[in-house]
Amino acid sequence: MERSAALHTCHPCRRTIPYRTYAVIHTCGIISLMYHHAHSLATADTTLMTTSLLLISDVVLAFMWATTTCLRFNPVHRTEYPDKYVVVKRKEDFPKLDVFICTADPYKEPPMMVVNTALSVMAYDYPSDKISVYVSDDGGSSLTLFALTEAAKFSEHWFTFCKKNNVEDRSPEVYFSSKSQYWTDGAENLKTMYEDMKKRVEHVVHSSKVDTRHDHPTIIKVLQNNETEIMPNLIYVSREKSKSTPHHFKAGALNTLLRVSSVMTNSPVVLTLDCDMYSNNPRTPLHALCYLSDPKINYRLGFVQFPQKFRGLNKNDIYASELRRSFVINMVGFDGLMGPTYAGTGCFFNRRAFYGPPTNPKITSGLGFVQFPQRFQGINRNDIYASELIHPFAINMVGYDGLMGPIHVGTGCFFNRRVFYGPPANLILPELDELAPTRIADKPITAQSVLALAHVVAGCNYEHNTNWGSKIGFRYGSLVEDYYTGFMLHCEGWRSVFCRPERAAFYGSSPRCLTDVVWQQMRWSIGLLEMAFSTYSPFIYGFKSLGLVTGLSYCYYVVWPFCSIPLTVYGVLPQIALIYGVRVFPKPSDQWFWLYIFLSLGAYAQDLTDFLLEGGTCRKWWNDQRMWLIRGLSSFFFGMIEFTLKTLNLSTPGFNVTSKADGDDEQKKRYEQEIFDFGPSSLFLPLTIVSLLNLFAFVWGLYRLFAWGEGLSLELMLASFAVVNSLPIYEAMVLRNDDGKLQKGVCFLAGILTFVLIVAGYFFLK
Ligand SMILES: O=c1ccn([C@@H]2O[C@H](COP(=O)(O)OP(=O)(O)O[C@H]3O[C@H](CO)[C@@H](O)[C@H](O)[C@H]3O)[C@@H](O)[C@H]2O)c(=O)[nH]1
Ligand SMILES: [Mn+2]
Repeated sequence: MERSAALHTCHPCRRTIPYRTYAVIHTCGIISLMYHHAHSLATADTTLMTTSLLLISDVVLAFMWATTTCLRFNPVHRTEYPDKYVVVKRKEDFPKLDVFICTADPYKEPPMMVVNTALSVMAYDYPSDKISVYVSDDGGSSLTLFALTEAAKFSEHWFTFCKKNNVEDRSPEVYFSSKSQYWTDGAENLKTMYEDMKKRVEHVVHSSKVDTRHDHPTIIKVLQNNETEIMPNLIYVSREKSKSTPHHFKAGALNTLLRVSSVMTNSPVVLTLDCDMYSNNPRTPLHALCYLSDPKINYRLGFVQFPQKFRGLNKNDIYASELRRSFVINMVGFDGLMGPTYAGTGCFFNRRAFYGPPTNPKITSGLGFVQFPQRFQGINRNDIYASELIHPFAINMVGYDGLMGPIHVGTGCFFNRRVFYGPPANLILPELDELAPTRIADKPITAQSVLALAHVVAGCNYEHNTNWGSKIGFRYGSLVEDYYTGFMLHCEGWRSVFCRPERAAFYGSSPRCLTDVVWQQMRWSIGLLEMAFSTYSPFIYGFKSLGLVTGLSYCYYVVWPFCSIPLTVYGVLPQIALIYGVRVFPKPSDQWFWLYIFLSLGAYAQDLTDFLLEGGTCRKWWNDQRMWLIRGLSSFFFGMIEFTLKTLNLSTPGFNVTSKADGDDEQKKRYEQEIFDFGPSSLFLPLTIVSLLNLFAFVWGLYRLFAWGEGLSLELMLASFAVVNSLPIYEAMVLRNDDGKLQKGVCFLAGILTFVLIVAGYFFLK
């Protein structure tokens, strides 16, 4: 117990107390604001419509604030000590590890990227024969298979080299493109070998025009196998696809891997990775095991999540692709509650977590049997042969009874028939015994029977009428399968841990142009809305299962799409009012004016503090807050529309894989120079309208301020804030001439619609 306690420690953050104090003050502010709205509704000094819109917006904003406050309730930082793990555990006792890598499209996800990710984890500082890497290819592409076959040939040279020279960068691409002074013996030779392989693979990718297939049988290929030599297993899996059967995108792919790996290796620890997330730290599994092997917590520890980090972002991260709030700040907040959310990649699972709620060893619900004592007739007076067996049949029974209950003695026992069919509650057994999480997989993975069964469980109709996707495995029903699955595990009682080794565990890639960012986040918002309106909505089911604080924290993401409501209202209404000289906010002489100032400055300042305390910079924060405004008026806005269409059966949004391939040189250059890359997309229409409207209102407001000497108003302050944020948009409309500028058609249409909006506002406000 003591030794395991030393494997990891947890410290509350110092900001907790000041944050809680501030939360009380801010809450009072919000209550007063609500009172103010209620009062104006009753006295109707502005139009009813205006006040209601502002009230709805403020309710959404207040709710969002409440969710972030829960995430600030008990933030913690953890440290783990992998060196101690290596000392206390013998190498033979390290658990086996199954790694799942997902890929879906050889053009958006270049096969060489998949190869590097696979090689980087196969080369972990971990007993090689205990690692099995499963690559799921939803594209069913021969290109990916070819690339992995090449990788298998190269792998042995690569591992020997890494282990001999203690190389830290175990993705060959990263290592060979790093500075030459780190290079050691044999590096040049190996580099030539790597470059040859890369050329072969890329040549095949460029010269063939194979489409990704949506209709094909299961393909499972064991590309490398640890029975022949001490090497990690490498297995290529492309599940069966048929156009008439739903395949549930990534969640479906992961469930197939869960089953195939169950049949083949059934390791107790499972690592899930997206194909772009290569390992940057060879000791990562040891960090995860510091938690997963601790008997004090592991019976209910579902997963250990590592942060998502990205390589090659521009200096100030103009698209806020780091997602520092989601991937760091909030994770630290969740970690002090039930644990971080599952982020879809970079996560070590306890395989048992996919099969129903945890079983607490101390409380076994359900009585299995009632044992009566064994008594004997006709024993002589002093029982010379001690046939009464007082110790086993009486004294010890009383002792056992105070623990888990008496042992079964073969006779005089009443059973609950249910006990003969598996453990009391919780563990949900799958339909095949071979898939049970506790089974020991002891047959060679190349055995005919093993491969045959693996093909069966990868079939597209296999899941029909089973618990897969509902009670077992990754959950179906939302495009954010990661967030949804993590949520369901937490509701079942599983915990998780956020693990941040000093040397980043993984690096991935992130979208490089605004259109891709917007598409990605639109998929997320549709997924979040699917959750919000499902049976297991965090709004209702979450509170019931997780309690108020964790439940509210989970709502943080689910309200994302809804924030397009306040953004639209605050981006349009006060500005039109400013143009017509109507007040929607209190005057500076009014006490309520200061309440608005306090609440907005307070919320922004706290957001900035969070950012700085978790390693961000002011410039990055500024870009991050700007992205909120952009998302609200693009991704979230259209996400809401798309979801509504889906609900009405007018559209079927799918999982549009984010491109991880490099753009053209011009685009790369713009990204490096931090110039916004809008590109030809009409998704930016609402955004452009709002920026134009704000510019117009701002100029008009300034004119009134100076020409007519009107006082400074909240409306004018709001418009100027929007104008400063919109500078790159104005630039992209008029000053630029490259491919990343805003389309002429969009600008023109936006101009017309802005005019219509202003005219319509006249009838609305006057
Ligand atoms: O039908 C599919 C679609 C996608 N993928 C894989 O899923 C992963 C994630 O897809 P990506 O396009 O990179 O999505 P992102 O938006 O970048 O990913 C974030 O959001 C997803 C949920 O929307 C999570 O699954 C991811 O882990 C998380 O990083 C990739 O490896 C894909 O190959 C599949 O295997 N099958
Ligand atoms: Mn991704």
